[in-house]
Amino acid sequence: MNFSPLEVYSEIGPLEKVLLHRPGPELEKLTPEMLERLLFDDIPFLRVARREHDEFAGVLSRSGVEVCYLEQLMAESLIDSRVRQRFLEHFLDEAGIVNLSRREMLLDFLQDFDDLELIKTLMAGVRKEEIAGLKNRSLADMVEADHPFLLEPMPNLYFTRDPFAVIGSGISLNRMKFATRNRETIFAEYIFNFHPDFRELDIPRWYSRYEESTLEGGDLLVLNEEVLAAGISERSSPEAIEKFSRRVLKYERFTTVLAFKIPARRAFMHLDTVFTMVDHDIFTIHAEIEGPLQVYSLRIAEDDELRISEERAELEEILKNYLDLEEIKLIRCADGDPINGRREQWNDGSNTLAVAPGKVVVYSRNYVTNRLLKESGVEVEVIPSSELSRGRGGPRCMTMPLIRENIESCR
Ligand SMILES: NC(=[NH2+])NCCC[C@H](N)C(=O)O
Repeated sequence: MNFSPLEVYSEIGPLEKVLLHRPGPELEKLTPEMLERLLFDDIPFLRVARREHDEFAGVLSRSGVEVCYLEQLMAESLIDSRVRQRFLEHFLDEAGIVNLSRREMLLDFLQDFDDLELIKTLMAGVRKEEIAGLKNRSLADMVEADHPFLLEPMPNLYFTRDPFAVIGSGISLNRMKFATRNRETIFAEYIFNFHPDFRELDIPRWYSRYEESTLEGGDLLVLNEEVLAAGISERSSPEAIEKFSRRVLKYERFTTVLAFKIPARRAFMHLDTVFTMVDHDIFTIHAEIEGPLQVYSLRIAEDDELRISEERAELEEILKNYLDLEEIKLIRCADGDPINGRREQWNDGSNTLAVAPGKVVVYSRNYVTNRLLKESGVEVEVIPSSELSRGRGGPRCMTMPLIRENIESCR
């Protein structure tokens, strides 16, 4: 039996290996009409977004983290022409390219690219005018004539946190809420099925992209070796969280999933936009969700059945109880101020990425919250944030940890 090379048993253990995506031309293909559907609020300036992202990757490398890139892993997963063809057909199916002659023209156009160029092209999207001789013959083509893309761009790829999530030694390969992000999960499917680093290994799957109910990585947190947190949110449904919990609790050493019901609003799309872990006993939180917060615990009982109960205590008490801590500290986004707090939460002020216990990466623009973190003794690595933040995601959203050092053992 070959063991899984993945290992994430906390949110804060020293980060060893992480998956990123450097923003690419997909961002420059956004137009105002497409923003809402493609889940953006503005069009980032690509050159600056890349510079900011490179600084982010630099901070991670200097902290001793091995950084790998999605397009690279995906290209390395196209191990032979059969896999490449199968992947392409799959991708075009899900992109809705059903018209046979268009499909052939597109396949023809893509065939000359090497594997890495192919992946980058699919990520960036393909405009109709790139395909020589493309004509609008069918009724559908004519009706869609004004739409410039044959393949739409995938601007959310730099939020590697969401399409799949490493939990323990396995992955949750997610079913996304919105169509534009579901194509992102095809990459994860091929990486874990075919990449030479993974294909021979037994990597457990806690969820599948073919499920009906939706679950996204921003809603999954590993609080410690025993306790997970899940957000019941705009993106992740209670049905999905229950299914996920049944699997992960049976086959991993985790004993409990704490499900947090947060308001289904764009600003709070995932749990990690309002709640992240900074140290063993320090968390960020956005004050607006504290009042309405309902928390449920899911555990496997002795009869092997899942037991679900509503927790009645305040969040602090629940966390102290389940994490076995005497005290915990909640750092409110901009101290709960009704203006600063909302502005900084909107720009991911409570979306911190821990690279080690008590050491987090944050966006420069959230200076009120960042000051509070420092005042609590947290080490803060500040990265520039003018453009990256326009996609509505922060340092945690932009990373998928593959390996974190285990901290429970060295505590
Ligand atoms: N883990 C996160 N909070 N991810 C943020 C993703 C933002 C992205 N534009 C979306 O709406 O899907």
